[in-house]
Amino acid sequence: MTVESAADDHAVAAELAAEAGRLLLDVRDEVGFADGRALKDTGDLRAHEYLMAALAERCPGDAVLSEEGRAAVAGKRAVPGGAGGHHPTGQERTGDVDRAPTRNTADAERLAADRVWIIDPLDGTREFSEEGRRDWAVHVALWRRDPSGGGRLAAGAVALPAQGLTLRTDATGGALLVRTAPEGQGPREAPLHVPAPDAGRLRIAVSRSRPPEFVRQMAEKIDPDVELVPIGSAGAKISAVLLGEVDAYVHAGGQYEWDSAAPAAVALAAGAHASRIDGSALEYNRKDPRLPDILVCHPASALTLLTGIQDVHGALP
Ligand SMILES: Nc1ncnc2c1ncn2[C@@H]1O[C@H](COP(=O)(O)O)[C@@H](OP(=O)(O)O)[C@H]1O
Ligand SMILES: [Mg+2]
Repeated sequence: MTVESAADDHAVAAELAAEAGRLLLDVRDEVGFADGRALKDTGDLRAHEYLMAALAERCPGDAVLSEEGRAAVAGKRAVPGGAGGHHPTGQERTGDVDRAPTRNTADAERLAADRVWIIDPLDGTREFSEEGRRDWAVHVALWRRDPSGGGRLAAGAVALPAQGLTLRTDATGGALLVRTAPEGQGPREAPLHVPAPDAGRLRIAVSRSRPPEFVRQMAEKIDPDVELVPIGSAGAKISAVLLGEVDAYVHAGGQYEWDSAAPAAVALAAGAHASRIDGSALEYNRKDPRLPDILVCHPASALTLLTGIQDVHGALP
């Protein structure tokens, strides 16, 4: 792998995430918010199909693991009257939601591959379907095998289309914040470094719908003045840490590799701490894509948070 082609991987991740984000903004305009299920399904499928086709064209031969390309999802949508076919209001749907999604690379091939794109075409699907919400994202990450046989996240981009932002890795090993520019101007880029927490109250981002039980107990133990900030989408929460809008993101109880791969790649490149809640490394391209918990924060906060999590989480049944 040359330096040039490595640089291309970062650019491909960023371009594809941003373009899928533009398509999703169009889907919101086109489908509207009256039927949330139709909007979610159309968004999931439109972004997935775009990314699968773009990766096949730009990176032929690479394996892909997408939330929407799992056999379970693809199979369900392929069945008339399944999750993709059912329509609660009985109205006509936009055509593409009843089409079966393009399937992921078969597991055996993916597990033997040197390069695997791990993508979440629409993270924060629920928030995407709620008018005015900006906390949803497109995740595009590349996992590469090391010469040692192990592997690591090599590139990643998180598009926040409703915020006009893309957070991405770059070829120097760092991260960039890209702002959508006004019509006729190029996008504006700046280096992205996770900001150090200030002395004020600690702000911890949590899921809007599934905040882990123990986080409040943990937070109160380490700082009685803590603020839990509910935000949708793992990508939007990790971006909020990198943009200094919150100090940490803690999640447990369930998630998959595609929910965290791209935002973790950007977070690590931006100098953040990103690990499992027991402090061990996040590992990707495993046979079982479940990756149920994560902590992202400034490195200066990591020991306090990991110890706090250990104190309360270790004691839970
Ligand atoms: N307990 C759980 N089990 C499975 N997935 C979970 C989960 N908690 C969160 N997630 C997934 O993590 C992403 C962020 O969740 P949240 O917004 O609640 O923080 C969502 O991805 P999708 O929107 O791609 O489905 C959601 O489905
Ligand atoms: Mg997701």
